Amino acid sequence: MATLWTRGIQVCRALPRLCTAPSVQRRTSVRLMSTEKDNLLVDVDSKTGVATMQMNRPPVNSLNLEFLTSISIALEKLENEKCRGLILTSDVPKIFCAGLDILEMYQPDVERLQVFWRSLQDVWLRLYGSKMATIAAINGHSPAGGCLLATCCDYRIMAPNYTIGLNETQLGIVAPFWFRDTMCGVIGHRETEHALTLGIMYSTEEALNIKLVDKVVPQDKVIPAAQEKMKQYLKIPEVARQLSKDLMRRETVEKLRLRREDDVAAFKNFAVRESVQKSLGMYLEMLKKKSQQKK
Ligand SMILES: CC/C=C\C/C=C\C/C=C\C=C\CC(=O)SCCNC(=O)CCNC(=O)[C@H](O)C(C)(C)COP(=O)(O)OP(=O)(O)OC[C@H]1O[C@@H](n2cnc3c(N)ncnc32)[C@H](O)[C@@H]1OP(=O)(O)O
Repeated sequence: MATLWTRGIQVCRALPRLCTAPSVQRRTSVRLMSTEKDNLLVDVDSKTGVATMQMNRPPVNSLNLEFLTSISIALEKLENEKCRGLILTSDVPKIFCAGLDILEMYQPDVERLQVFWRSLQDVWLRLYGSKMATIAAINGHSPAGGCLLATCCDYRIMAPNYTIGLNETQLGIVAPFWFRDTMCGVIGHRETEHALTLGIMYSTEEALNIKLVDKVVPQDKVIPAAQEKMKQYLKIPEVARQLSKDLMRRETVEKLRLRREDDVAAFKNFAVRESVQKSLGMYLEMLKKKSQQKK
């Protein structure tokens, strides 16, 4: 094992300048540290060039601005370091990623809301458009933005008894076109339309049936299975693999690149609607009640 140590990524609250560039040192093992404790753990195997990125923002790895910024910076660094593969997984038991932090969208500061959305776009552009071979090792629930992260990857391996899907309509919000395009690329137009309009959360087994995930293995085998699959990707001549991926994804990537600011404006205008705020408030209330009932 070897490689990057990135320390001291500072995420400033002051907008719009969010981050200072993280410093990188070569070491024998890797840990990319984020601002809010160690919420992103990245190990790079120097022999294979494969990075394992573990999301670690308890309780549910929800994606707030700072966390998205950490992920985006880490992806940029891995790409710059010419890592060949990335395994994206979670260090939080039973949760891969709960999607966007709803608190970022509920009663928002409008300026921060827009920076938040741009940071999500950044993560998507970097992950979906990555030159690396990417595998999602889905070791927990994966709603909405969690499903987006997984579907950005080249291959998905999931443990049984969890759920995955784009459930936005259940919150009274709408998955934007690039979420749709990402899912369409995995399961096709008809199944995506069905999934999006109903906000379906699929069980692992259902997800396998519609090919939203490629493989199901027991919980403790998810990461080993991802490592094994990664070997297959790494055997392919690098340039041929990368260009083939680019051929499949470039138009979708360019579509967002060209429309970024329109997309930010659409998101902001949609999110601040009274009806949307009401729906988000009710959804948060429902989550809180459910969580309290467990305690
Ligand atoms: C016209 C169109 C133009 C533009 C586009 C417009 C709009 C697009 C907008 C947005 C797209 C958004 C995508 C998203 O990602 S929205 C987020 C959706 N996520 C969810 O619905 C997940 C909700 N959570 C769950 O289902 C569960 O928490 C779970 C299955 C992930 C885990 O269940 P557990 O039983 O293990 O844990 P809980 O007790 O439920 O939760 C613990 C704790 O965490 C809080 N929480 C959960 N999820 C979130 C979240 N996503 N954001 C913030 N907080 C979350 C939960 O309330 C509990 O908190 P407390 O313990 O009560 O404090």
